[in-house]
Amino acid sequence: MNVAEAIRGRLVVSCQAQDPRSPFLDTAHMMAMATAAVLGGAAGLRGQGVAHVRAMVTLGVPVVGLVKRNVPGSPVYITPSRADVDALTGAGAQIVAADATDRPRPGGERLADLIAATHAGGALFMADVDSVDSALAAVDAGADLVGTTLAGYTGATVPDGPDVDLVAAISRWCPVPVVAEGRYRTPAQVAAAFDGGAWTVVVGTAISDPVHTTRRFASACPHVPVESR
Ligand SMILES: CC(=O)N[C@H](C=O)[C@@H](O)[C@H](O)[C@H](O)COP(=O)(O)O
Repeated sequence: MNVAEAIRGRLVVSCQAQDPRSPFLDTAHMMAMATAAVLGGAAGLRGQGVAHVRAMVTLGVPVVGLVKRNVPGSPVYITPSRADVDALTGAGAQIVAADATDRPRPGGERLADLIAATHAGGALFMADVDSVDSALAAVDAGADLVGTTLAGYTGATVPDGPDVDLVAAISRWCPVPVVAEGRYRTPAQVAAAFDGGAWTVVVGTAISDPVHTTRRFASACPHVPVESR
């Protein structure tokens, strides 16, 4: 079965340590999380960083790899360069995810360059987009999958819920699999994304980030710890 087919109609769990103090930055600890996700029914994983991706591919499900890296002077932080793409395909990522918004990439590299490097490394390219326009541009540039990963993260404020309408709109116009990703917190939201035409749904922090989950509950208490605000 090809990689895209293996995740069709199924859940992908993004296992990333978002807090710089998280114990899950440690690869062995993140592997426990990823293993639990696969046991629970994840048909694929999304992992951040070359070491985590290299470990996750041993679990036998497709891995969407990315590198988060801040480059001074650029808003693009998800797999910003070809060198990051090469490192991810070298680590065995079957799918490479990168920012495919219309924001300028550091070093002037073009989206098409990253896609070509991904294909040269034997992987599929997932375009992390924020709009129908950026999705269409990514498909024109050769993207194999389009994800709503960055919807809500390129404007002034971040909405509470997922952008299911964008999933439906991209599904209507784009001839490639559409990945619903970003702020999916409940099974009902996941089902709504599939109803809207999603090929797969990626759930991250709601499943795999105990720091984030604890903060959500702690912030509902009368005495909110400073770290949870
Ligand atoms: C915007 C951005 O940088 N998104 C990142 C992309 O890899 C991750 O921080 C998210 O956790 C991931 O997209 C899954 O989303 P959620 O954790 O909301 O289920």
